[in-house]
Amino acid sequence: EENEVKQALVQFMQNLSPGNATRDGHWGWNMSTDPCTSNWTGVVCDTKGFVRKIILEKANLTGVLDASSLCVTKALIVLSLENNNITGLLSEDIALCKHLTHLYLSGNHFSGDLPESLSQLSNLKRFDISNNNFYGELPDIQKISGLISFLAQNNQLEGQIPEFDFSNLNEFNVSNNLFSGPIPDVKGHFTASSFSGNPNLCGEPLTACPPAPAVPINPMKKSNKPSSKKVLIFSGYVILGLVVVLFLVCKFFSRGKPCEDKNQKPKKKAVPFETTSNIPSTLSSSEYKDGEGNQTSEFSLTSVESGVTPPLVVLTSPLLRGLTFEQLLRAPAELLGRGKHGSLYKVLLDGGVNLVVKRIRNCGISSDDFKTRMKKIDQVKCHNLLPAVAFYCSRQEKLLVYEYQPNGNLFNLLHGSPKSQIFDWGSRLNVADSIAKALAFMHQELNEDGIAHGNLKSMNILFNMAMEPCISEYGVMEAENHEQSVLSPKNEFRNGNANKGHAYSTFNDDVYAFGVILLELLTGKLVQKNGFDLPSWVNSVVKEEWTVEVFDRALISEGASEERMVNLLQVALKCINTSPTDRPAMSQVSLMIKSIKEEEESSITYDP
Ligand SMILES: Nc1ncnc2c1ncn2[C@@H]1O[C@H](COP(=O)(O)OP(=O)(O)OP(=O)(O)O)[C@@H](O)[C@H]1O
Repeated sequence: EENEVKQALVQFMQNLSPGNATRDGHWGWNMSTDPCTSNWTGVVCDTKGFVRKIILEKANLTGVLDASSLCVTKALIVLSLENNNITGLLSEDIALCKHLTHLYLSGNHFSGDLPESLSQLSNLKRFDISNNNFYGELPDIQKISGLISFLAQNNQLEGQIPEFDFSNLNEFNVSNNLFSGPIPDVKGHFTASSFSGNPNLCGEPLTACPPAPAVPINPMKKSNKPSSKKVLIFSGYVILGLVVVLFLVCKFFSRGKPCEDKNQKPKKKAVPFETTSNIPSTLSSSEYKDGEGNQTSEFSLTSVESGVTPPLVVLTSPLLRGLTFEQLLRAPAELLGRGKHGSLYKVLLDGGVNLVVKRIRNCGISSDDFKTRMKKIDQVKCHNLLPAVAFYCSRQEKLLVYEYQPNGNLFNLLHGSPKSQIFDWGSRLNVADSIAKALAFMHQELNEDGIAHGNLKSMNILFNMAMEPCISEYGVMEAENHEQSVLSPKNEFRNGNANKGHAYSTFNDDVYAFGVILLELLTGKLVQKNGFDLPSWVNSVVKEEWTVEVFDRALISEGASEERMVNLLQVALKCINTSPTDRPAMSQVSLMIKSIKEEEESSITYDP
């Protein structure tokens, strides 16, 4: 049987990579070596010698996907062929790989209809076919109950969007296709960006659908699905499509408006870059005093890199599609802050879109790793994580671009003066719960890649338009504290991809940092000030059994439950355990906080 699997895999590769004779000796994928013991490139096996994962991203694969050969490997759970030049169809035979949980095919030239048999992949959790040329209607993939990610943006898929279980999905994107008709109820889980770029699509979170006209027409639709479920494409949708596009354009151009503060000065013009420094720099800022005497900065980003500069990589935002590095450089910008890891600028694009550009200094990550990390992180998004919308990476410069978040950060909410908003116990618990959930999710999804946050702190928890907390700057920094960077047992099992062998920040460090954020939420105190160190102080007070002394006075006077505050404190203390390996995993932390939150909620419901 082993031989049969090997033969099938060799056949699979022959179809996928006709030119593989030119690969070097480490490539494997031939009959004279073994996929597991000879470590064929991209093949990950389990201890019993079964092929479990095939990860061949950016491997210059040019042929077609021979699913019937591939699926002879019955135990396969992960197939990733992202960013190659694979053409042709995804065949019905893919359903023979019935244990598949992760199927990543984005960034290829697949075309044709998606096979109906996809719905038989009942173990599928993540499915990414974005950036291909698939067309036709979606098969009944929404029936797969464990699906948590469905990414199909930038294809030519059409028909109605089926009723996915949106509350179960962490990510969903069908933007830039040809879908039509009303969007099913997404229960507030996804925004317009998941649906935009489909001119005939309507309803929440896009614009409302028009009343159905009397005579339905269906100009170009082929279909083999029950008519009750059919989308009727009305001629009205053509007009609606234009309205939707217009609306999106207007929304796009007015998006920055709510972010502009009331005292906003007239729009600044970018000053041309001038540098007197000998040190090559691609950002320059000139500081000046505004009318009120406040120090502020105006600058333009510009590049002194000679020769061809690499392109700006736009990741998630269809709104930024086509944005170039040069446009970003030319846009007027304002310095928001200079941190340990670089400077941060607010950039105003033509049309009013506000972005934030972080120019990273000394992140300790090579350019290649940086690119790989950014792309990996982009594939794993979740609700309370602020995704980078673009990045730029050359030998001299690393820039990360985020959408501007108008509602400040957790640090300012807790420690800003004067305290502008009441930050009560319930809200603090919600923040802790949301951040723990998001971090646990990211850790789980990026476990094999060993990508932790690396710089988690209350300043990096931003509040979005809906005042929901979002983790920013995930995965950008190398570990600071190498003493804490001993690889955790889990980390040692990274798949053979980008990060192997690097002492990156570990998941344990993030758990510690999260524990410190919990302490800030509970005590309202700064982490460090004039020699004061919050974790040491809390530990010493708790040791003396003056536990209640640690809590923020505002929480005590509000009448917050002491029992639940102590419970949360216990979670925090576990997280800041000085022994990294004794800290709980974020998934455990998240469960503990969830149960405290549930107790809190039931007390509100049932207490008189
Ligand atoms: N996307 C964003 N939208 C709005 N404000 C932001 C955004 N990202 C960061 N900020 C805010 O800009 C300020 C400066 O951020 P920056 O990341 O440079 O600071 P820092 O975290 O102290 O730096 P470092 O991580 O380099 O130590 C902070 O107040 C931060 O909350």
